[in-house]
Amino acid sequence: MTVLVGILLAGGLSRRYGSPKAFAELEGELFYERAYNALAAVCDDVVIISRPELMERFSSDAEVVTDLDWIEGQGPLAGILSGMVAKRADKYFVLPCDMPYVGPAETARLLDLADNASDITALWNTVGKIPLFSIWDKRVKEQLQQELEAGQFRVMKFMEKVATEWIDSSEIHEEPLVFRNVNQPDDQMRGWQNGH
Ligand SMILES: Nc1nc2c(ncn2[C@@H]2O[C@H](COP(=O)(O)OP(=O)(O)OP(=O)(O)O)[C@@H](O)[C@H]2O)c(=O)[nH]1
Repeated sequence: MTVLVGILLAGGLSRRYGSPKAFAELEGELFYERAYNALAAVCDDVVIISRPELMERFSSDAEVVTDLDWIEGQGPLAGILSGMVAKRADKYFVLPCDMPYVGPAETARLLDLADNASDITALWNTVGKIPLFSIWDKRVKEQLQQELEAGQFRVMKFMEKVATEWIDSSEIHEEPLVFRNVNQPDDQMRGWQNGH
């Protein structure tokens, strides 16, 4: 049986947003709760990777860890490796806390579409690539560690080095804005609302 663990990235500084995005709200739920539910619907287990000063703010029911010391706060790749070290799995479903429009239907669909043979499966659409809504095979862990040890923290650069499958987001949801990430408060309000 393939063990799938969800890695919920919530360790950024949210400088553009102005307050920790994990605890921003949409439809009466915190962003991190929405991401957690989207992952929990399809994963055997979920771990939140955050910052020391935020740990207390998450539900005590959730498992929360910090980045590994030597890469603390070094960006999403640091969070992904920290999640892989915290939890043994065959595959990891990565989701950032700032994509609050993604729900269980979208995570389930990506899991269905992923080809299983690739190192990473992620999305793209006309707006651009969406690297952090993605499924990572455990086999990339060693290479990821080496890259971080060498000071290479760029997500896209890493994804270009391994076998990454890019799936058109319209195969998951026809509305590209479902996959937007919220970087500043305005992003939440702009454009598509339509019941969301
Ligand atoms: N665990 C962990 N997660 C991170 C780290 N940096 C960013 N993230 C997460 O990765 C996702 C994308 O982060 P960004 O929006 O690029 O960065 P941010 O720090 O949250 O926001 P800015 O300060 O405005 O750039 C979010 O879910 C962040 O919480 C990190 O160093 N460690």
